[in-house]
Amino acid sequence: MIRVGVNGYGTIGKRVADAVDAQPDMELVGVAKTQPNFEAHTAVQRGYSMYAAIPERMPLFAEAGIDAEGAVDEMVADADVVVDCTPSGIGADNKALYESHDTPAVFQGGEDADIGDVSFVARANYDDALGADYVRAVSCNTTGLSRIVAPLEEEYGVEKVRATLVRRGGDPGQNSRGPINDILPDPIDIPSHHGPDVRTIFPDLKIDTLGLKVPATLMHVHSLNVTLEDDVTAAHVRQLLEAESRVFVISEGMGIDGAGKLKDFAHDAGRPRGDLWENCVWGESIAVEGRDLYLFQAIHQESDVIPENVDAIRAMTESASKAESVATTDEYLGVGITGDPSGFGGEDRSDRVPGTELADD
Ligand SMILES: NC(=O)C1=CN([C@@H]2O[C@H](COP(=O)(O)OP(=O)(O)OC[C@H]3O[C@@H](n4cnc5c(N)ncnc54)[C@H](O)[C@@H]3O)[C@@H](O)[C@H]2O)C=CC1
Ligand SMILES: O=C(OP(=O)(O)O)[C@H](O)COP(=O)(O)O
Repeated sequence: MIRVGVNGYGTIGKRVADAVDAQPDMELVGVAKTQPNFEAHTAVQRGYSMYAAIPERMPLFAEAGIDAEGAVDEMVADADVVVDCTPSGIGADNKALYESHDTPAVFQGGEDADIGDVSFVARANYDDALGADYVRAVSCNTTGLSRIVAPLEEEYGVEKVRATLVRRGGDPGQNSRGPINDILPDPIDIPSHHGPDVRTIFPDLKIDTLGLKVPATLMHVHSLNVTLEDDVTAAHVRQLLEAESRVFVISEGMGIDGAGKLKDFAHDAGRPRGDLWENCVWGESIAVEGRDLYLFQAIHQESDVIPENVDAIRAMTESASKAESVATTDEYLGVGITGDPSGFGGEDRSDRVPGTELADD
């Protein structure tokens, strides 16, 4: 069993903890929190051991009726791998703690790329993280872009990617975030940081990205234009993407016309927290003009990186091959939706290996 500690138990951390807890080859040592708020109580209800991220605050946990196991350094010492899910920049501060205990760590996309030996998206570069001590699971948007680029690159070759990212203003609980009623070019610099970040995964890729922020909390939406090296048809691209377990191609008949209905769909289907771990690509939007591919996809910022964190743990501990890890993560988390709602969750896609058995145009 791989013993995993989660440091930082917010939007990403609580989902990583649940995902680790669900894996057959992992054991959650515990979670570290700065304060005994409602999330600390729900963590305890889920049976997770609690550690105080700030040791002097141990008494606050006791006052709140939470029996903390100890301070964060005890969790780090006890873990084979720590997943750092603290806010951007705090992960870098925490690295010395992990180093002092010789405990490998996964960091999140808010950290600078040089925090880890590898920036990671399982579909694209799992093997680069084999045996690595420090890995950065890239941001939600970078993960979403990389999951599309990888199969396109393998199947057709990619000449250039142009993407406009309509970014949610904040997560549902982030009531300190705006804009309240505005549409901001954000970042206003062009290209946005997302293109260079995707190049931490695909160093030779030509990619330009632009970003906007809108007053929504649901999901990000990407408008993509990819110039391919081969002539293709929209049907062929659609089939290629449908074969990807972490891409959900929304079929026309589902009546899902936006991020709001996508989230309704996820809640109705019983997804925990209404999470959508998959890129959600509108099938109707997949269009081809010569070698230019166009599509729209929605990215659930709170959850698409979760399966990637789980795979990063297996790569770092060299406990599974890419195919084994992705299949195990997907099965035990329940990743995988086909256009047919009856195929929702964790289906066997072993006969739909990307790049094989694609019908001719
Ligand atoms: N929320 C999102 O949409 C996504 C976030 N990320 C990245 O994930 C990381 C975490 O982001 P979120 O989960 O959204 O942040 P969050 O603010 O929801 O959660 C962070 C948690 O860490 C706690 N914390 C603060 N200082 C700490 C410390 N010193 N030790 C332990 N815990 C501490 C906070 O109290 C909070 O509970 C960031 O790098 C972010 O860029 C990546 C993909 C998507
Ligand atoms: O990594 C993310 O977005 P990004 O890829 O646009 O930087 C997450 O959605 C966090 O974004 P935030 O920096 O707005 O909290």
